[in-house]
Amino acid sequence: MRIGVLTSGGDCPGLNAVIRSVVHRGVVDHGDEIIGFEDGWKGLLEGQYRELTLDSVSGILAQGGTILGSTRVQPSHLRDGVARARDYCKELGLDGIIPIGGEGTLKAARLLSDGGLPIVGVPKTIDNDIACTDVTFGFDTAVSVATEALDRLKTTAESHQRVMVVELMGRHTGWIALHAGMAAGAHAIIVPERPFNIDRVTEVVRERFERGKKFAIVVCAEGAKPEPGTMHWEEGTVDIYGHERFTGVATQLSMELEHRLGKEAKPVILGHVQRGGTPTAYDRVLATRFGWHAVEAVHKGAFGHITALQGTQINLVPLAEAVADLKTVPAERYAEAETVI
Ligand SMILES: Nc1ncnc2c1ncn2[C@@H]1O[C@H](COP(=O)(O)OP(=O)(O)OP(=O)(O)O)[C@@H](O)[C@H]1O
Ligand SMILES: O=P(O)(O)OC[C@H]1O[C@](O)(CO)[C@@H](O)[C@@H]1O
Ligand SMILES: [Mg+2]
Repeated sequence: MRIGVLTSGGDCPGLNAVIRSVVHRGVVDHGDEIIGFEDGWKGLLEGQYRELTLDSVSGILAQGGTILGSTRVQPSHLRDGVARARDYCKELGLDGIIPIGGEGTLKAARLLSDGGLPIVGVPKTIDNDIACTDVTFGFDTAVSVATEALDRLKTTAESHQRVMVVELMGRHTGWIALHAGMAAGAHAIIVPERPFNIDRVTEVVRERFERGKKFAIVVCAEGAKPEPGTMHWEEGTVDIYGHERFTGVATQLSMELEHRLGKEAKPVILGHVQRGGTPTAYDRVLATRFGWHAVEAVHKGAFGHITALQGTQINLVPLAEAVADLKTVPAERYAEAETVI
């Protein structure tokens, strides 16, 4: 068979492990030819691809980023390109296409699948917000990086008796903030799913200093917002891909806390460092398993599905189900964290 693979959306540790696994399973076990489209959907729409051999994926298992590159494409451009992509896929003699991406990529994958392309998706994202899979690869790495950063910030915060307001990634959901905040013993965790009450955050920090503690760590996901009308808040605009441009929750929150508490409060925005570098062992294994199962799905003709971790099994879930809802932090998971903060 001839199979195309591409990576789309924000990059994430483990993408190269999937690509390597697809090539190994395809070439070694099935005698397939694998091609890699460059820069996500753009490569498929504009005909940029290269053959992927065992040599070309040698040594990439532990490499962060993606050897294929990734770009965002305006959804309207993609919608207009379905027929062209289908013709191109036929011209290339492709029996399957494996897009690796987040919820946006999987929506695009559904569109192309409904348009007749042979698609098997692989979910990726450090945000861990794809509903049908217990976890996405990249998340474990991002949480490890964020936890280490929080551990380090604690020591310098204590030396200077400061409040550190640490902004972690998480556009719609607060999984990274929740897990890293729990792992590092943060004193407040703020997630997009629950608009925060500035009075309550102030009280938590004030009470901690009154108990004689010398510092406080407030963790917030980048998409978190205050309860409407409770504090001055700059709203962001929307970029050409439909993503909100954030105005900096850590900056706004730290200014407000400093003003209310009379204590130094510093914003720390961890940003893309959470997405860079080598994947953890957990993410390498999950990514490798997803790649293996995606190739099997193509061979079975199970198009219009994605690979998903459910318990310890990798199952196939229909694309329609995969993009129906985002996996948000449920109240009971937040309650578990609240007890220890
Ligand atoms: N609703 C949609 N319909 C069609 N195509 C879409 C849609 N949403 C996104 N896409 C396409 O998928 C690409 C990737 O989407 P997006 O930028 O949201 O990243 P993602 O795959 O969700 O990954 P992440 O959000 O984790 O970075 C977009 O650039 C666009 O081409
Ligand atoms: O790399 P970009 O385009 O700034 O995207 C950042 C977004 O991508 C993610 O890292 C993954 O979805 C989000 O956490 C973050 O909001
Ligand atoms: Mg997205």
